[in-house]
Amino acid sequence: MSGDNDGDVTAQLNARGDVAVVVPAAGAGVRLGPGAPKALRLLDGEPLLVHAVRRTAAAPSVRMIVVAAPPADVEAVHALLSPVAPVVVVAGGAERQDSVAAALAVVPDDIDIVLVHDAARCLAPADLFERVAAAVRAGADAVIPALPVVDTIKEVAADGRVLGTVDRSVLRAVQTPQGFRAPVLRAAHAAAADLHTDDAGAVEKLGRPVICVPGSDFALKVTRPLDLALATHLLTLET
Ligand SMILES: Nc1ccn([C@@H]2O[C@H](COP(=O)(O)OP(=O)(O)OP(=O)(O)O)[C@@H](O)[C@H]2O)c(=O)n1
Ligand SMILES: C[C@](O)(CO)[C@H](O)COP(=O)(O)O
Repeated sequence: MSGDNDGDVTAQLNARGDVAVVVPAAGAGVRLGPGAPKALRLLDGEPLLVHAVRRTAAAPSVRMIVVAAPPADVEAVHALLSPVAPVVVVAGGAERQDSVAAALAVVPDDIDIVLVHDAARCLAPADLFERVAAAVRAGADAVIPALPVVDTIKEVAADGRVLGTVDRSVLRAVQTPQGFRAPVLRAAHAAAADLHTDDAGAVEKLGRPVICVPGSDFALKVTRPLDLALATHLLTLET
């Protein structure tokens, strides 16, 4: 772990904030193609992770940020982020949920609201963090930002045969930051027997309610090379 003081997890951003944000940033970025770990690839001359942490730190509710970095890069990531915001950096794991669990483990028990945010959604705006946190503060166990699905969605067999058309009015594309009452997120991770692709999925398996709030086009996940081009353009549209 690397914090403002090694072993000290109180690296505080805004003492009046009531939210800790966990930022998994330890992925390889295989779908982006060969190169550095995805969170360290450049967008407009700065690593995706720097963009993500800058916007996270701009949300007034955020008291603490914990980043899960590739294990070999913990010290380098701490040095990279220190000029941007006070952060604690831990070693991530083999899967995204392992990285989230490693970061969650250092969030102090007196912080009641935890948001989990992908470094890859590096342009998610501060007001999205506030919207998600406000919904948790208002009483929800788990809150996810979501957008309507714009394409027609087909269910397809392994051989390519179309089995049917799904009613897209009930579908949503889900983003991060996802917000949780801290004990609920901890219980969901403790109970998770299988891999989950998002943290809300683990909460759903506990049988606890998850609610949606409107997402943001700026919270797109940089996954494939085209997404980097889209993110570069989105930067020019930020207000
Ligand atoms: N073992 C892992 C895998 C992913 N992540 C993080 O989880 C977020 C969402 O994951 P994704 O976009 O799928 O990133 P990668 O796993 O790096 O992408 P790919 O599957 O293309 O390798 C990213 O910020 C990524 O760094 C992580 O912290 N630890
Ligand atoms: C957490 C997430 O970003 C929500 O959409 C998504 O599930 C991550 O999925 P990935 O397959 O790890 O990119």
